[in-house]
Amino acid sequence: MTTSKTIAILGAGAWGSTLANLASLNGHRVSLWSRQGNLALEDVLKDAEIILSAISMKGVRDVALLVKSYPLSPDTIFVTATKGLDPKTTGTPSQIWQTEFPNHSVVVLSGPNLSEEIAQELPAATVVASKNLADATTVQLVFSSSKFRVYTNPDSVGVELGGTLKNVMAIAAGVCDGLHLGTNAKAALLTRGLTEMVRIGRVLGANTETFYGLSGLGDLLATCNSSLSRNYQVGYQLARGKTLTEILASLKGTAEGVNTCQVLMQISQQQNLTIPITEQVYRLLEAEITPQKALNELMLRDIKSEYH
Ligand SMILES: NC(=O)C1=CN([C@@H]2O[C@H](COP(=O)(O)OP(=O)(O)OC[C@H]3O[C@@H](n4cnc5c(N)ncnc54)[C@H](O)[C@@H]3O)[C@@H](O)[C@H]2O)C=CC1
Ligand SMILES: O=C(CO)COP(=O)(O)O
Repeated sequence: MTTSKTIAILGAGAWGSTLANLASLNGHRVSLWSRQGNLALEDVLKDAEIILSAISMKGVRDVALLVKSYPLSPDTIFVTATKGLDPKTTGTPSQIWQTEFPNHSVVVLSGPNLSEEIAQELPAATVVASKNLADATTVQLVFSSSKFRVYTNPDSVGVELGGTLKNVMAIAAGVCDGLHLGTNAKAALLTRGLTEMVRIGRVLGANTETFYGLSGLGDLLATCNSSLSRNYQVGYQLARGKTLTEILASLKGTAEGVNTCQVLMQISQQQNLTIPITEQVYRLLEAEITPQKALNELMLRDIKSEYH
């Protein structure tokens, strides 16, 4: 247990509320801010030693600019828990925070963390990542408990990308289950999906090894095997014949994989990357093809070595 910290949590959705609760249970002074709530952002930020953002990707830049308009202690640590990519710059949420606050430490928090299970006090583990081990350790101590095991990792890009890229694979996994393609197909999809995540991650500066940890493989397994995942739900319902518009209209919360997929298509063009699963998910989301056609396209690609 660490000394009690003053913590501002921005974003009172499913994940922000759950993280606020974890920190409160550990005895920290937590304020939970959202644009619809009653608390003034200025008051919430005033004495904050840690500012954690659990804002959906689409709101991160606006909120970062808003935060910038208020005075902060120079020692304040930012923590980002958003799993998405910026459509404007193709950058990650931590890159947005770091650009706006170049003199502050930015720590990434990501892992197999379906919030509904954590809210039910089921055990889970996560990763806090930063090159600055002292700051990562501070955040580790804030959230660690007998129900929530927190690891540190120096590879913040890799940890952040693991949580972000698996959302696209979770849409694909939902399609796989929605079409009742079986256990072998699912295993093949997740394994090749992980290879694709590593391929993207490497060009974006991540360590390959990180993808085999909690924030990569761990989150891939959790999200691709659970109907609690909004991204999985998107894929599952597409396979059952619903349109994306219908699905998103009834979905509780944010399915970041939908936008992430579009940004990954931009990145793949810029970097000349082969990302077949992401490409088929993209075409499916754009209603260019049916789930069955997406499957056929993947199965009938040129045969090749597993290592490429
Ligand atoms: N729910 C979960 O199990 C987990 C979610 N995440 C990630 O956390 C992020 C948030 O997810 P949830 O809390 O589930 O989503 P949510 O939809 O429940 O909440 C999103 C929050 O972002 C705020 N927001 C959205 N656009 C905004 C804007 N333009 N300006 C200000 N605030 C804005 C909303 O008001 C809300 O407070 C996502 O990136 C998600 O991938 C990460 C781990 C677990
Ligand atoms: O990131 C998550 C679990 O780690 C939550 O997944 P969804 O956003 O698909 O619900």
